[in-house]
Amino acid sequence: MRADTVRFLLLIDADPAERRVVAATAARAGWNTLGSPSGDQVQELLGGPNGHEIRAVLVGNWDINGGPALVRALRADRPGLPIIVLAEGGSVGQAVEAMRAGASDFLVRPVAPERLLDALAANADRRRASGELAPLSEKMAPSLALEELVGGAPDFRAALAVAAKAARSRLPLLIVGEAGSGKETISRAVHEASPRARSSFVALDCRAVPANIVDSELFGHVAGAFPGAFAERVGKLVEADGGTLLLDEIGDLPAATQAALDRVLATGEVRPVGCNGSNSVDVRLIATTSRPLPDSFDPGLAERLSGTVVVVPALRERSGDIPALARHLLARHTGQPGIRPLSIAEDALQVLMRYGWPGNVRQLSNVLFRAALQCEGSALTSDDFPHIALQSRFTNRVGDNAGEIGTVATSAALAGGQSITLWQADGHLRSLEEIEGDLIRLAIGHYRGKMTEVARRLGIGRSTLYRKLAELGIDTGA
Ligand SMILES: Nc1ncnc2c1ncn2[C@@H]1O[C@H](COP(=O)(O)OP(=O)(O)OP(=O)(O)O)[C@@H](O)[C@H]1O
Repeated sequence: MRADTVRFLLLIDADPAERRVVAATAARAGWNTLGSPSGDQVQELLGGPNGHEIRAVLVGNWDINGGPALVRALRADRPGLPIIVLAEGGSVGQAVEAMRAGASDFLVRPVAPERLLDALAANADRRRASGELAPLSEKMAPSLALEELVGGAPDFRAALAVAAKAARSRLPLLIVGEAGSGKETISRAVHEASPRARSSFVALDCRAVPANIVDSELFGHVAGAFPGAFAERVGKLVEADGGTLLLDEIGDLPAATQAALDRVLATGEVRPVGCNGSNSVDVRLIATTSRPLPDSFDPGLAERLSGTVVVVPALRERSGDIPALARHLLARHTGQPGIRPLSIAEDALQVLMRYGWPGNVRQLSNVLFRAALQCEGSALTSDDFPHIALQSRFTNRVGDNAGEIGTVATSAALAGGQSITLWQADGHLRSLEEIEGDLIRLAIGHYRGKMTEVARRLGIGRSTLYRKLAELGIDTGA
C-alpha cells in the first residue's frame, strides 16, 4: 500500500455494532478507523499519535452527540477536514442543520457501503479547495451535453470543439485541467455524444484505489487469485465493455499497471489477476490528469494518450464565464433543503470575477452553495462572500479621482485572458443587453476604472456610459 493511502477515519457513533460495520466497510478502501462512542474523546483523538493522519470524520447520533456544537468545534480545530454527518433517515432538518454548522457532507441512514465509500473518496481524496461545503447537487450534478456546458471563453470553446470531434472516434482521449475545472463533466459529455452512449460509462478515481488492489479493480480477478479473493471479480475494463472507461488522475496508477493497461489497449484483451486466459473487450479510454504526467509514466501509454488531448482552462483564465456559471450553478442548488430561489447581484459577480478560484468550477459551486444556505435576502450580494472578497484583494478606491469608478475591477484577471460569454447554458446566445453589460464591466476592469478611457474605447459618450451603468446597476461609487 502506498504511504499516501495510509489514512485514518474518525468515527463518532454510540453503537459499537454500527462502528464495527462502518470500520469494516471503510477498510475496503484502505481506511483505518478510530472509533469513539461520543464526542467527548474527539479532542484527545485529534491530538493523539494518529491525529495528523485523520483525513475525515464521520459523525453519527446527531442528537446524543450535541451535533451542531460538535461539528462547529471540529471545524474550528481543523478547518480543512471533511466532516460527514450520518443523518437519521427522513430528517431533512438534521441534514440542513449539519450543513449550516459546517459539515462538508451528509449521508442519510441506512447508508449503503458503496455510498459511504463514495462519500469518503469524494470528500477526502479529491483535493478540495479550503474544505468547502459539498452540496448535494454536486453529487447529483446533472449530466450535461457538450453544448450545454457553460462557458464562452475562446480557450474553453476550443477545448469543447476538440472534445466534440473526439466523441466520434474510439481512440483514447486525455483531458488535462486543474482540479474541479470540469474534466469529468466533459468526459461524460464525450461519452454521451459518442456512438457508445447506450453502453456503460464506468469511472475509476486512480487516487482513491490502494496500489495493492488496483490491478484487480481494473482487470478483475479469479477466485483464489490472492489471499482474501474469495470470489471472482469483474474488472472495470470488462464492466465498460462496449462503452467508455474514465480513469481519473491516471498519473497515480502504479507503473506495472500502466504497462498492463497499455497492453490491453493495444490488444483488446484483458487478463484478470490469477487467470491464464483473457477476455476480449472493446473499451474507449478517457483519462484525466490535473498535473503533467510524471517522467516515469509508461512511454507507450503516454504516446497512446497523447493522440487527442483536451486542455480545460482554469476558471481564473476565463473569469468572463463566471457570471453565467454562477447563475447556472445557483439554479442547480435551488430547491435543495434550505435553499430558496435567489438571484445574484452585480457587486457579488464582481467579487467572484476577481477571485483566483484554485478549486475552479467545483469551488465556485461550493462557495455559492454556502452563501445561498446562509443568505436571508432574495439576492446574493458581495456581503455574502466575505472570504472571497477578502482574498481577491479587492481595492476600494472611492471618489479619490474625479471621473474614476469607485471599484478597481478585474485588470489582473483580464491580463490572464478574460473574455465574454456569448452563450447561455441552454446553448442559445445571450441577449445583447447582457453581453453589453459584461463588455462594459470588462472595459472598466481593463482600463482600471478610468471612465473617460472606457467611454472612448467603447465608442460612446461619457453620459451614455453613465446612463448604461445606472441601468445595469453598476455602482460607480463616484
Ligand atoms: N462548464 C461547466 N458548466 C457547468 N458545470 C460545470 C462546468 N464545468 C464544471 N462544472 C461543474 O463543476 C463541478 C466539478 O466538475 P468536474 O467534477 O467535472 O471537475 P474535474 O476537473 O473532473 O474535478 P477533479 O479533478 O477534482 O476530479 C461539477 O459539479 C460540474 O458539474
